[in-house]
Amino acid sequence: MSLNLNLESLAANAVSILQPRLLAWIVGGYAAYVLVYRAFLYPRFFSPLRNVPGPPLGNPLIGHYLTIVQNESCIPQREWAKKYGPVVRMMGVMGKERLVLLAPEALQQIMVRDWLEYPRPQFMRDVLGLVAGHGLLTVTGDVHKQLRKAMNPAFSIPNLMAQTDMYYEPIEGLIDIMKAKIKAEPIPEVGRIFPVYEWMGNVTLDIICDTAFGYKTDCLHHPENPLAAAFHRLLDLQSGPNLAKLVFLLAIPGAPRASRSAFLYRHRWLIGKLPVFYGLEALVEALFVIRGISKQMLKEKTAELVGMGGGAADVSTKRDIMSLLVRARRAEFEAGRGAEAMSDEAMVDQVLTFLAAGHETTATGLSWTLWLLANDPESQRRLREEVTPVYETNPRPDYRTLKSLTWLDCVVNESLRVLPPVPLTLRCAEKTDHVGGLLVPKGTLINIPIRVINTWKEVWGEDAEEFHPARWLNLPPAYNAAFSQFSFIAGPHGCIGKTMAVSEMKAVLVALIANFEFAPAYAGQVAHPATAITMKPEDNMPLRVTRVAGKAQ
Ligand code: HEM
Repeated sequence: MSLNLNLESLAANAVSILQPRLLAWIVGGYAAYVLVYRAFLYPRFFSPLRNVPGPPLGNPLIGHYLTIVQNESCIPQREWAKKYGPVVRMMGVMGKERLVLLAPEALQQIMVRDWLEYPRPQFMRDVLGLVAGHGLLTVTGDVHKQLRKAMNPAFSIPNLMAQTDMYYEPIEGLIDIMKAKIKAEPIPEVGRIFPVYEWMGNVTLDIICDTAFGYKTDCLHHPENPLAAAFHRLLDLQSGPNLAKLVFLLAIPGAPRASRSAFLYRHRWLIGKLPVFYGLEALVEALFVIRGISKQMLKEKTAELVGMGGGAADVSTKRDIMSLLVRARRAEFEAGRGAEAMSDEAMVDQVLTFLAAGHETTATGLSWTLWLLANDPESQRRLREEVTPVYETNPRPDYRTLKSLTWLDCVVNESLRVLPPVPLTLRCAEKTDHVGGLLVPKGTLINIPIRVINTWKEVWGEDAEEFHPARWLNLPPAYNAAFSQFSFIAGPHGCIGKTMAVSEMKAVLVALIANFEFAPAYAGQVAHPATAITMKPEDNMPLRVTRVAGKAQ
């Protein structure tokens, strides 16, 4: 008995001495594996991608991370593609390999044919889920197919045609405000400098809220409106370093869920106390406000539809995003599948997705178009010549009229090509696969550099990076309709709002160009595209705006 006890206590003592050592060995061994093998040896000597051309591998710990976040979006990838061709290997942190792909065949395989095997990587879904809700942008597979099917009617051509007229109330508000501000200047003839991105953000937010959710925000007249103010704060936080911080924080188990909790909102001051989290307190606050307003929109719409504010026929014919969501949920309940119906929280996520994806991208696209026109007076003059007679006949041109304006189409296509609002996206190989004859190991991150694809000299020629709307009148022989201008990508995850965005941009441009002339705010002004999810102008894009010559001041 006593021998047994001694043996047991001996064993217990041995384990308690060994355990910390064992743990230290395991942790040390794993760290050595990550640092020595994964970060250093594997990419240099063992990876099947080791012979893919690309820039020198750089620091094994951070790879090309600093080059990417410290430069303008996609510029390093563009330089590499010029030097090494349409397939480039670059390094992420800790030896994580990334492939940069431009060739149409590779894009077809990844984004269209085998899209289910190349989903958005988890960290990207976590970040998008946080800032734009867990909706179409984050789901994949069958859930994605189902949701997309439910949402498609909102973006059908007949629905968009019926919707176009709704763009004009905010647009007319914008024109009146700009006219009044110019008139109030000491010398109205020299115009006024407008932070163009801010105004484009207000008008597109008003448009999406009204068309998608039947909710009047009037951010144009009330920029202090809580929704507009929260979006401004959120967008101000968009930057490469902040994005990297978010990716890092959301990798902590449980963090994606915690980031949406009311508890975190109530204790956000705690985040503010830690310098490493700088900026995230404001993010949590802005997201909480946006979620709250989305909830309110949902509540009002449900009450309107269920309480028959509109009447049965109205309920079944309404095709705005919110009505479709409410109706899809009701159909699940009526079919006895209440358990599968979207929860309130999931519905709010969908609202958030369309709010975020549907307004800031379009605002960024409009701002860059005005910037490019401000720097190309001849294209601007030609556009004015085309749109003025249309605008003077009817200041609310319909969908077909907008579509029929040739030069306007060239300008919008060219602007979205040269300065795409979403400059880059990512995919992750879910299985080991061959892409263009290359063995791509499972887990490889694939970098789809939209801005580089759009300005690839092999397709667009030597002046590919320049703004020349006329090229759309005579497309180059290598042009591929699906893959040469990739601003909305292609395949099942392609932008659902593409036609709406283009039509909306055109409606805003017709009114702006018919009324105002745009020029750089000062000599030597250069563009400042942000390195973030969207390529918004970092400086709010100041431009000098004057009334069109001959119009009343
Ligand atoms: C100029 C404006 C726009 C641009 C450049 C743009 C671009 C894009 C791109 C590149 C994607 C793919 C992202 C990825 O897979 O990584 C995307 C997806 C998406 N966009 Fe847009 N977008 C614009 C406007 C809009 C508008 C107006 C809406 C809605 C009202 C919208 C809603 C969406 C949604 C819901 C998705 C996810 C689609 C899916 O995965 O099924 N976008 N957009």
